[in-house]
Amino acid sequence: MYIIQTNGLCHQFGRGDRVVNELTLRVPQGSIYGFFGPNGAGKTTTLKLILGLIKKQTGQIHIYGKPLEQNRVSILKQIGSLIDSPSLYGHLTAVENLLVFQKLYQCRKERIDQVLELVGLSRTADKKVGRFSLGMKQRLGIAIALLHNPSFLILDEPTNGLDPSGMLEIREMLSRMNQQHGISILVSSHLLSEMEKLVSHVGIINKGQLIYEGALDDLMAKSRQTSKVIWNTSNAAKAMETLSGRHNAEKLDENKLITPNLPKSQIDEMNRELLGADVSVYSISGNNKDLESIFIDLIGN
Ligand SMILES: Nc1ncnc2c1ncn2[C@@H]1O[C@H](COP(=O)(O)OP(=O)(O)OP(=O)(O)O)[C@@H](O)[C@H]1O
Repeated sequence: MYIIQTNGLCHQFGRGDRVVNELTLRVPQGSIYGFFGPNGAGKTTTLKLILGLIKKQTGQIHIYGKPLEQNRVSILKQIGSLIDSPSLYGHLTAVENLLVFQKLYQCRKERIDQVLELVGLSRTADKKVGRFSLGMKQRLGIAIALLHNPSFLILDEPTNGLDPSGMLEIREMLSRMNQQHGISILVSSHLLSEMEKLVSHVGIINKGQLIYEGALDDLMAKSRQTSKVIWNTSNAAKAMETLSGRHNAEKLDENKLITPNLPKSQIDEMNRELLGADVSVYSISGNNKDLESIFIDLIGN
């Protein structure tokens, strides 16, 4: 079951080029879906289209199986969102800020304590927001987005500008919401090393086009298939002679060989052969790529 399905979604501002171009997204229910792309790739425009904040030009958007255009009000009741920085009143406390939005959204007052707990701000509920750190403001913005008890959260670059501990707090909070409260999350970012630790699914967009979508584990597994193993030995020439063309080994320099990512049994066999031929093996290391390197390979620069 997908929460969001778009088909052939396109958008252009004025007479400019398409900034969203034939975009077909599938966001699975229960997932934390990382929507990644370089600056200007079209992430914010896509999220605004999904939320109906800018008018759709071409293509279809289905949310919870229903077309957005005909069901906008009922669909948006199930979605919480934070696009851009949250609009907060600095002279009011966190609770007072939440009271403003609670009245506006006409939701239950008890939700205020619940959302403060959810974002980890219960202890600073009575502090003036003007004295909050950027990370705390961001969390309060997410608390406001959660007031009406949505089952799906859309966040645009929620860790932008945060220091490493602020990023960790947001990451842990989102993970808790997903795991313990069953909230699905669509989160855009260009901080891939941070997001790699959080997301279950990824969509990678470049110049308005989707260039990869799927489970993070599948993407990492695909990448491992093309990864290599580096052998640091006492004598690469002798090692090559011993292997006599097997295991697709290639000499890198005086000491190092490189092979494809072999099964463990073959690594063990090759290691024993080398030791048997009096070639010492000092280290065997993989060059598995992280999400950031895979992303750079995919977008091509
Ligand atoms: N209101 C607008 N009018 C004209 N062009 C716009 C408007 N909003 C965005 N753009 C352009 O559309 C393109 C995509 O912008 P968008 O903000 O969707 O990208 P993004 O992937 O979110 O980038 P970033 O990570 O920098 O926020 C950019 O070239 C941007 O300059």
